[in-house]
Amino acid sequence: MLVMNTEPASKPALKAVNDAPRPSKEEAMEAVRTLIAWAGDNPDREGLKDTPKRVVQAYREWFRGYDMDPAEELSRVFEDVSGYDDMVILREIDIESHCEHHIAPFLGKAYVAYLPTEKVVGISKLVKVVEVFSKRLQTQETMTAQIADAIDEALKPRGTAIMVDAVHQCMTTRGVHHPDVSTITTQFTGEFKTNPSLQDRFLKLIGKS
Ligand SMILES: Nc1nc2c(ncn2[C@@H]2O[C@H](COP(=O)(O)OP(=O)(O)OP(=O)(O)O)[C@@H](O)[C@H]2O)c(=O)[nH]1
Ligand SMILES: [Zn+2]
Repeated sequence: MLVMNTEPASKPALKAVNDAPRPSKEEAMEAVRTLIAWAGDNPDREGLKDTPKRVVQAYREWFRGYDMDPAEELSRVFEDVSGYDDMVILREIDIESHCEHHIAPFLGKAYVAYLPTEKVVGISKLVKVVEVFSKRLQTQETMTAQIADAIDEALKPRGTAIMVDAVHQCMTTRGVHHPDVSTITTQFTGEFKTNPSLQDRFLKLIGKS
């Protein structure tokens, strides 16, 4: 039977990404009106009247990671795993993120593995950690490293392996216009970093070798 730490660690302080106060919703909607005018349209016409309201609401969804704390998501652990010490892998976690260079979506899959020591975490919490960082503005490289860091920090595993495979709309719908290019990033820590055969097993188990 799994024994669960019923008392999650007290809520850690959110690491502020930006200390400046947020603009008001009205200011954000005004900025959207400016962008509509910049695109060449009339923000006052009927079809666009409610668009600023919808866009600022969509921003709350797309960037909800700023209001989430990865340490909190990973704070509840299970300590009795009957000696299980092999890798735990989550495959094909959907990524819907935005690049910090163009605020354009990048879409793909994340693969997350760690080698537990004496504690494991609820598997849905690993999906949450991916969500925290994907729902912020960053590069794919930063996001990949941040996911690994958060797991290392919270679980102190023997190692972590992350792969992200994503298509960037800033490359498909504009710029170089290459719809079939996907970008793969990996981050290995601990035993995954020092042991290439563990990397190989990870890649094989996620179907990428
Ligand atoms: N390394 C990295 N680059 C990214 C990511 N998302 C977008 N980019 C790139 O960021 C770069 C920004 O380049 P800039 O020359 O400053 O901007 P740009 O003129 O809009 O570039 P183009 O996209 O080439 O038109 C581009 O090469 C993008 O492909 C990411 O997650 N990681
Ligand atoms: Zn981009």
